[in-house]
Parts: sequence; structure tokens; C-alpha cells
Amino acid sequence: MKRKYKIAMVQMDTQNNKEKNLEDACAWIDEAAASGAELVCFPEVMNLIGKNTGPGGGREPIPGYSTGRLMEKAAEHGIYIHGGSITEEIPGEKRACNTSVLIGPDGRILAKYQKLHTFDITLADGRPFRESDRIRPGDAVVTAETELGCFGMSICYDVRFPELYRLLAIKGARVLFVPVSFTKETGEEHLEMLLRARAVENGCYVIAAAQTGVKPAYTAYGNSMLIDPWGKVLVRAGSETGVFYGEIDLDHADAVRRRMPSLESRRTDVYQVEEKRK
Ligand SMILES: NC(=O)CC(=O)C(=O)O
Repeated sequence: MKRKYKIAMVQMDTQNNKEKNLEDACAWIDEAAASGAELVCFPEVMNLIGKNTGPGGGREPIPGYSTGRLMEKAAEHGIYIHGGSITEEIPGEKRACNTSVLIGPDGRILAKYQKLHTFDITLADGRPFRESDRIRPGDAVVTAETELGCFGMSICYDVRFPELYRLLAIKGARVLFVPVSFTKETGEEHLEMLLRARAVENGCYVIAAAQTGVKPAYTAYGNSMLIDPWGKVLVRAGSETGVFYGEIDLDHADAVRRRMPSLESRRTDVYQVEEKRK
């Protein structure tokens, strides 16, 4: 297993032309691979936001067109790609899923995760935002064992539910994916705090590649972040698009867990988080 490697987070301003979004994503993958990144990570809804004005449809099966493009790029460069998320067509279902994939260096999908917690809130200006009108929540907690260590999967609003991350850590995760498209208002107040808390309480790296820019329903916060297991913000973007680089060091992650053994000190005789569906 590789203990130290370079990662790339792609901060995107995804809009309503899927083909353009994917062309940009592929160019960023080429750039990241050329600079030595072994894992490239994308934000939530990386391929399309809004009604597609380019060729092709909106929702897709997985594997399908967008994940196929990422799979080709992973195989071409021999790297891992975390595909942020896309809107997944579910056969026979009215609602789609908000779904992440992790793709291995041979171009195959290693793990697929459907967002568990849908973002149903009232926005700062009083408008309701109900992701569950369009998105059916998933029902599985997903980790992926790889040559780069064990990854825990999650998406955006999930970051507000610490039980999920505790379960991911118990299942072996050392690096947590949190692709986001946070609103500017909630991001300014909460995003860094939530990401750092999930990192510290679980002794894990957190990779949060973000959406930026003005979307149909809200302005996205940007601020992609890589956090280390001690809670240190190693890399932080602003509101610009582009590729941001950092390093994962699993020996450092082990050292942090030795220094602060809070996972081991849990009182499972008094309380427990439990995975209900396997
Ligand atoms: N957009 C989201 O899913 C989450 C978000 O903006 C928030 O939790 O705040």
C-alpha cells in the first residue's frame, strides 16, 4: 500500500452544458496527472447543474456517459479519480440519486455511494430548497479499500451527520471524501468547522472538492479544502476554479491517532453507533 501521495482537488463552476463541464473536467485531470497527482477529486454534481443545454440528457445510469469519460481518463493516466457526484438515473424510479463513484487506475468503478441525507432546508432569503423532491436518498454506508488506503464516501449535506463519519472510521476509513456544493451563506458560517470536526473526531484526512459560482438556486461557496487528521487546513481554495494540490501521509495519520486515541477510548459499553443495513 502507498503511504504518501499527491492529490488534486478540482474546484468547478459547473453550469448547464454537460459537454463543456466534462471537457473542462478532463483537461483538469490531464493537468493534475501531469503534475504527479495519484488521486483527482471532483465536487458534488460535477457534470451538470440545471437543465442540460448541450447534447445528451440530464440524469444518467452509472456506468454511463459522464462516469465513462472519467473511467477512460483514470485508465489513460493510471490514477484514481473520485467523481464528486452526478445525478444517477434509477430505472423505474421517478426520483434520481445523488451518486459518487471512486474509479481505480485500471478505469474500473471501485465504489459507488448514494447521498444519504437530502438537503431540505429554508435558504437565507426564505426560499425553500428541497433536494428530496428530485433525489431519493441512498441506504448504504460505503468504504473502499484501495492501494492508497481505505476511503469513506459521503456527499455535502452528509457532513452535518457525525454518526455517518464515525461509522466510516470504524469500518476502517483513513481518508474521507466530502464533495460539496455548499451555499455561500451556510458555507461561510459552517463548512470549515464541520470538515475540521469530522477530521479531528475520526483521526482522518478530509478531502472536500467544492462547487463555486452562481447556480440557478444559490451561489456556491467554493473554498475546497484538504484537512489533516489533526484538524489543520492544509489546502484551501478561494472562489476561483482550478486544481488545488495537497499530500496524504498515512504515517502522519497513524501518528495523530496514537497521540489522540479518542477512537479507541469510546465507551461502547455505554453507547454505540450502529449500521442498520449492510
Ligand atoms: N448543498 C448542500 O447539500 C449542503 C449545504 O449547503 C449545507 O449543508 O449548508
